[in-house]
Amino acid sequence: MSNLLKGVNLYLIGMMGVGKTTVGRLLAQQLSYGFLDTDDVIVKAARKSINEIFADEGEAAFRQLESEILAQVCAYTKLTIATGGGIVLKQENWGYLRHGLIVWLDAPVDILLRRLVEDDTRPLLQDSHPEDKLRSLLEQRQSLYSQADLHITITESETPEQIATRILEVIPSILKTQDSQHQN
Ligand SMILES: Nc1ncnc2c1ncn2[C@@H]1O[C@H](COP(=O)(O)OP(=O)(O)OP(=O)(O)O)[C@@H](O)[C@H]1O
Ligand SMILES: O=C(O)C1=C[C@@H](O)[C@@H](O)[C@H](O)C1
Ligand SMILES: [Mg+2]
Repeated sequence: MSNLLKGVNLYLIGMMGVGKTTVGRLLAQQLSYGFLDTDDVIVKAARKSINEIFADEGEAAFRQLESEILAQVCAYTKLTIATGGGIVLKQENWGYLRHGLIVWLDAPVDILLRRLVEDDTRPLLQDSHPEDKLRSLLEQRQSLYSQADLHITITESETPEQIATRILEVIPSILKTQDSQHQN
């Protein structure tokens, strides 16, 4: 598989809590790829948590850092990159994401909510109505996420390992489609 991908990076996009970081790590292992998480790179570079960046500098500053990190990361090959849930919001980011294969992990809001309800590390969810917030974020972003090369719908019972295996199984068909598009 890693030969088939010819070193092309995999970018995981999707809502917070869908499993980009968890599944991305497994995909990297199975592909013998490196693994990067843009949220982690931002936290290390800023030496602050995501909550602190949002509180001290605001969301716009976070988004700026996110674009700068993505621009640097896409210069490398053989990486699986878990992105932040809002990476799709900036048009310029799509130019970077398109250097690789973009995989949208998609799950219904009730699954996301169950996973995140105890988690206070996502500043956009520090809201008195987290379910409404997730619904409105998904509504705003759905058409952006849907520009991915691959759409993977997550079900409640699937383990991260099963999801990673499913992604690896469908990638060859996507590569074929893309090759035939390039030939036409
Ligand atoms: N398939 C799964 N089944 C059960 N729990 C999962 C699954 N995938 C991820 N999780 C759990 O859900 C939570 C969120 O996962 P993760 O951090 O990977 O999401 P994310 O998409 O990277 O979110 P963010 O955009 O906020 O970085 C974690 O606690 C993780 O262990
Ligand atoms: O969905 C979002 O906008 C976010 C998701 C996280 O990955 C972080 O990038 C941050 O909490 C913002
Ligand atoms: Mg993550």
